[in-house]
Amino acid sequence: MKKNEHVFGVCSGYTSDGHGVVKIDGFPLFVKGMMNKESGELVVTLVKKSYGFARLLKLDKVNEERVSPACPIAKQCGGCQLQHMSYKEQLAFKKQKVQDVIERIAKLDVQVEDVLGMTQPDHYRNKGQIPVGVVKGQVVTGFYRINSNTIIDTDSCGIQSVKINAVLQTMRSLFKKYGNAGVFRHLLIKHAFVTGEVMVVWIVRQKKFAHREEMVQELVQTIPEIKSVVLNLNTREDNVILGKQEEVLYGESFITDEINGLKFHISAKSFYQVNPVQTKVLYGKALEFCDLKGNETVIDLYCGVGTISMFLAQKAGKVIGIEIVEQAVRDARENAALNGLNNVEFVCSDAAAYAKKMSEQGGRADVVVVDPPRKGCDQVTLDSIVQMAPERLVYVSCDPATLARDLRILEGKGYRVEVVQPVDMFPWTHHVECVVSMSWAEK
Ligand SMILES: C[S@@+](CC[C@H](N)C(=O)[O-])C[C@H]1O[C@@H](n2cnc3c(N)ncnc32)[C@H](O)[C@@H]1O
Repeated sequence: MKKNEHVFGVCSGYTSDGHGVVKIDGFPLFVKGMMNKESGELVVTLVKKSYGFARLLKLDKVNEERVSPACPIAKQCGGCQLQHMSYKEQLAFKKQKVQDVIERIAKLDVQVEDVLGMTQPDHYRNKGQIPVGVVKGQVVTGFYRINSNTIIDTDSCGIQSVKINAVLQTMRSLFKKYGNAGVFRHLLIKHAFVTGEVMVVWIVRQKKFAHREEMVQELVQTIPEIKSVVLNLNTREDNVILGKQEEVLYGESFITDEINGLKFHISAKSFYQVNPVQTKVLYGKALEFCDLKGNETVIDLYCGVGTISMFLAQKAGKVIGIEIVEQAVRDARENAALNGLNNVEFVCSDAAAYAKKMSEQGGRADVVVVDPPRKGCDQVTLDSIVQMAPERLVYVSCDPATLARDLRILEGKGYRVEVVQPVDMFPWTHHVECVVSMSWAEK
């Protein structure tokens, strides 16, 4: 097979990022935007040793779950990869994606549960991270073109909350009025769905600039739900969005949100789940899998601002949350006080270092919950958990591949995987969250 060759093929499944897979004489071609069971004409764009890429030219047979993308920039933007799929097909794809890694990487004979999806999968994000630029004298805000640093100019997004879009539109008109968009790198906008509070973080190249105070006043007058405007100075050369220095320009340094009656302070740098509707579903499953009776000691590794810890503290004897970001730990402690919970404590530490120390000191826990970043848990963390041998282990993950890798290790060391439950936290994208219940099977 050669580049630019035209071929006719039938799609037989999906890659983990939602591309169609077409096999030509057994050689897999990955085709963006092609759906399972569709057939059509393709042009080969890249040939590697064991796989290649092709572009869809013309569809001959169309999957009945194909839909027209609702977003006008769906093709250019790297954000949503599944805009051409019905929501039903997205959920089927995600279940299969998880099942594939459970069989191929974890090597487990476990039937993955149906994905818990949303009833209304639009405008679900409570956080917008929007680059700002000036091109030929014109303000541009929006999202990066796929695999590039070029901003596709837009003033709204179908997956972020309507309120976040309103803040973005107001900021654009202020940039146009005051002509100072060049100072800005990004806008970070957080929206607490239950309380309605909004935080706007201006990520800027310099602290002082013309019309700074007028802009703050006009912004908060236009959108009274804004309870916090924070200036974040970022002079770095790389792609890291937030700098170290912060200054509160209006209100507090945090906003408050609620999950199931529990209150949470969220500051600019703290991790907070981006889909609040599905967070309740996810945490509800984690709680169910912990199977708490009321007097257990629970360790919540990678606890962020302590959301899962506090969910569990309502039903456990004691919960210890471990988190590496100092600000998140401060928020978590405040959050525990805010909710009047005195059976939860937070430690600022690397999860591996804490788990290792605890296991070496003969520490015990009845239940351990882990919710690591995409790279999953490292070997030290897994070994230390096994050493402590909690009866129940609940693994929350936003990356099925690293989850499967870790499940294989844990199964090999005495844990039995009981349920793999995917939850759709990220409709229209290829991402899927999972919560897995495990029990200690042997010593
Ligand atoms: C996926 S988030 C989960 C947070 C929380 N469980 C929640 O649902 O909001 C992962 C968290 O792990 C933290 N983290 C990353 N690396 C860590 C490490 N080595 N040790 C402890 N925490 C870490 C991050 O700061 C982040 O808050």
